Amino acid sequence: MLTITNQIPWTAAEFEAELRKQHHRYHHLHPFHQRMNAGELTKEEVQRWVINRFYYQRNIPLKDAAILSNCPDHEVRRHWISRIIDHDGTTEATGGIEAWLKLGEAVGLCKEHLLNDQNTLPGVRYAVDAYVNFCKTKPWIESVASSLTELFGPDAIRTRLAALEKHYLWIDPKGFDYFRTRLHQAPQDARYALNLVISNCRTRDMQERAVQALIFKCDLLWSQLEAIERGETRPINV
Ligand SMILES: O=C(O)c1cc(C(=O)O)c2c(n1)C(=O)C(=O)c1cc(C(=O)O)[nH]c1-2
Repeated sequence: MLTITNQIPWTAAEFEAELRKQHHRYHHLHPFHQRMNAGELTKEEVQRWVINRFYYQRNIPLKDAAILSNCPDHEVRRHWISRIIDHDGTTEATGGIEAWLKLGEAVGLCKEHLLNDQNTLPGVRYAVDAYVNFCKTKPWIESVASSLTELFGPDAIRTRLAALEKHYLWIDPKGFDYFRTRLHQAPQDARYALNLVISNCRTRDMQERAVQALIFKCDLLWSQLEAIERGETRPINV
């Protein structure tokens, strides 16, 4: 963990470089994603990933609403609110959550199965709930900084999409729309969030807190995959 200092602030370029330097912590390097990209996952493992990642997906609007509730700047709120709409949609059958449910169908899982939180692994629940709590309790700009994993997301999603199309021919390709949409949304979201963080974190202390928020988020994504890779270890309750 970095120690908070009262040193002189980084320049904008130095600060951005410190944030980008955290790339090596991102979940694209996790063995589960590496195996996914190499075409080595079984159908059960793909389904496990889709079920459990859904818990992350459905909590993203909640953490964005927490950021809104902590942010006193109406111009930022006016912009940030689009993230909730991206996931929740504006009408039935639109938005990222519905698109993920379609991915579920494409891998052979019904909507009810995904929507039932009982099917979420405890480690995934802990990791995702920690993210929502972080955004409820930390200063809004640190929560914005924690979203900067999206700087690293598009490359990972592009690689994943190509791997899913190439290696997992049993998946209905209609299910991949979620990833195509994110390839368009994530770079815009990341650019806006990066500019906000750079312009609002003016002291070295705030800059280092922003880097720590990003590390926290990388750890959450990593822990989530650790739990998914391990799978269910609880005894079956008969
Ligand atoms: O599939 C992925 O690898 C991945 C990663 C991330 C991320 O880096 O947090 C997000 C997403 N997907 C995603 O779909 C998404 O909507 C999203 C929102 C956020 C966020 O923190 O606000 N991250 C991510």
